[in-house]
Amino acid sequence: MITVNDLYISYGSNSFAVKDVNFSVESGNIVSIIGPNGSGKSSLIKGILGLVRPNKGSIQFNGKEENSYTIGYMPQTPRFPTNIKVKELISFFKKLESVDETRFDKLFNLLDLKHHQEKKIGNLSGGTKQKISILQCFSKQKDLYVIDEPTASLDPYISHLLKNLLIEQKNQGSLVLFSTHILSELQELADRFLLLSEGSILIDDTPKNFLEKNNKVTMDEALMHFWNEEYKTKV
Ligand SMILES: Nc1ncnc2c1ncn2[C@@H]1O[C@H](COP(=O)(O)OP(=O)(O)OP(=O)(O)O)[C@@H](O)[C@H]1O
Repeated sequence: MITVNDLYISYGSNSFAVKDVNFSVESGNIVSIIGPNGSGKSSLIKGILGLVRPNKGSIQFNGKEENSYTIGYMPQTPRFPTNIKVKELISFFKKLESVDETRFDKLFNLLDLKHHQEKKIGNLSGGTKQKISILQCFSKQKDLYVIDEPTASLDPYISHLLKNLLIEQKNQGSLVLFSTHILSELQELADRFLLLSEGSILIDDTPKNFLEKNNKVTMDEALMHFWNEEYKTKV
């Protein structure tokens, strides 16, 4: 279970990128973080990953602070060294952490990375770099997966593969957090979602409840209805 308690993150100005964020989620769930541009999704993710230090508040996983649980992270844009070959980067990953070899080989084949092995990372397409990021992230079971806009640069086949991986990890008891702007993806995958607005959680609900409350079939329609009818009239 992840517990985020009274979290505030600022980058030094007077305003907060994340403010008064509280939530807890049991493992074995997929949670989607959504919100307009600049609403604080990436900052919250960076806080959870320990990449930025909160000004206030705490993040615990099963009651323990960071560094006591394993995290698989897929950034929106992977930043790998550009001047080395794919096979060199992959062997570096293998040395860095003891990967599950069976799982690794299966993923390596599914991602069709064999014919890219001799290429330099700097010469790969964005989608192929994302495939390497998938291999790195999922070749060993982790407690928590944090995925920033997972399918943004992926073709439909790899996108489908990644979604299945997220469901597989959830079914094996891991917790999956992913940010997205694609609401159909949220509806397809998420057990719960957090809508951020100006750094705070505006909605914390299940897609099913939210659709019922707004009397809509798709999350796109429900969210537009919420913004137009419910929220904007109150501000
Ligand atoms: N490194 C930084 N230095 C200063 N301000 C930052 C930094 N990163 C983010 N911010 C500010 O924090 C706020 C939240 O930004 P953040 O990137 O977390 O939002 P987001 O919801 O992920 O946006 P997007 O959907 O556009 O990726 C914004 O006002 C942004 O300008």
